[in-house]
Amino acid sequence: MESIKLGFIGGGNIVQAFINGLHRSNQLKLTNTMISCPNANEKPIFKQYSEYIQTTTSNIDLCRFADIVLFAVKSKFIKSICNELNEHLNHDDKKRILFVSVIPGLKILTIEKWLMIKNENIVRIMYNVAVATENGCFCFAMSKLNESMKQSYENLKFLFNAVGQYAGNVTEDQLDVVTALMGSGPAFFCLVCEAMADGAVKMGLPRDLALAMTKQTMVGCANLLLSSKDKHPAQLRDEIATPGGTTIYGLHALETKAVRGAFIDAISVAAQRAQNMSKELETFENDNS
Ligand SMILES: NC(=O)C1=CN([C@@H]2O[C@H](COP(=O)(O)OP(=O)(O)OC[C@H]3O[C@@H](n4cnc5c(N)ncnc54)[C@H](OP(=O)(O)O)[C@@H]3O)[C@@H](O)[C@H]2O)C=CC1
Ligand SMILES: O=C(O)[C@@H]1CCC=N1
Repeated sequence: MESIKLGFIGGGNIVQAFINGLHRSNQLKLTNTMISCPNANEKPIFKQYSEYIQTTTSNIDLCRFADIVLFAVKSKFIKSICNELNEHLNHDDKKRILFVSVIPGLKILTIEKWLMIKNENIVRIMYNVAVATENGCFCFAMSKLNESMKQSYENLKFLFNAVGQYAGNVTEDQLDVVTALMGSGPAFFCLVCEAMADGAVKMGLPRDLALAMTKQTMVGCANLLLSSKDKHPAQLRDEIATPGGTTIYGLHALETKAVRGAFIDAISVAAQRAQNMSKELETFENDNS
């Protein structure tokens, strides 16, 4: 099998998570990967996998090399990157590439306009940092792809399947919600993890023990919920809360602080932020401002 020519514009957290996951799942070797970003040549992780990964500071060289190009930069940089690509690449250069974006709020229509290409060469993806340990989750939003893009799309899906669960394809509007829930989600769980461990520390448990147990409890609970797909979380919660016992006291404390309301708000404001980012990008005129 020919290696998959994969390119990343941006080499930060979300790209590194994917690279680590691919390596862990033994699939990095199926790729011939190139990463482009200002400090690409200095990053130890890419040196570590230099057998499969080349680095460059030229987004143009990367596009000349790769069949799949994934945009993973902060949204404020993407317009100037598209301008740069337009300056140096002709229509045929761009036509052979499957452009993929993980940038929240960056609509297919906006990429089409900025890159002067058709939507049949563009896929939006959302995934999360848990791909680093092969426990990620991913989904796509896209229009009908050009026939010539199908192999690249299958290759992309194959690689992501190695590091996460495919959650299906969604509309671009739904992708804003997905970004909040699954893209940002690990950060919300981290906050819960930290706060629960702090509670245990407050009650006298050593911090390392408190954190280790909180993490393992999160994993254990997630596995239980995943192992019985039909089980609603409320059912498991009820099984844990013995009448008059410790859990119901804790749950009551959470209800008095409106924690459920706070989480509902967190997901909705994060999704609204993604929607607003779309509007900002659509009217974005100043490069890198
Ligand atoms: N972090 C996450 O969990 C998730 C992030 N995302 C999205 O992915 C994108 C990247 O996020 P993340 O990896 O966390 O961000 P980071 O800040 O960690 O990485 C951004 C990368 O962009 C590079 N960069 C900046 N300017 C350019 C340029 N002109 N050309 C090429 N590369 C450039 C930076 O280079 P250098 O390192 O050299 O400075 C850096 O490697 C964002 O849009 C984010 O919203 C989506 C889902 C989850
Ligand atoms: O915070 C952000 O905007 C990105 C998208 C999802 C996770 N991180």
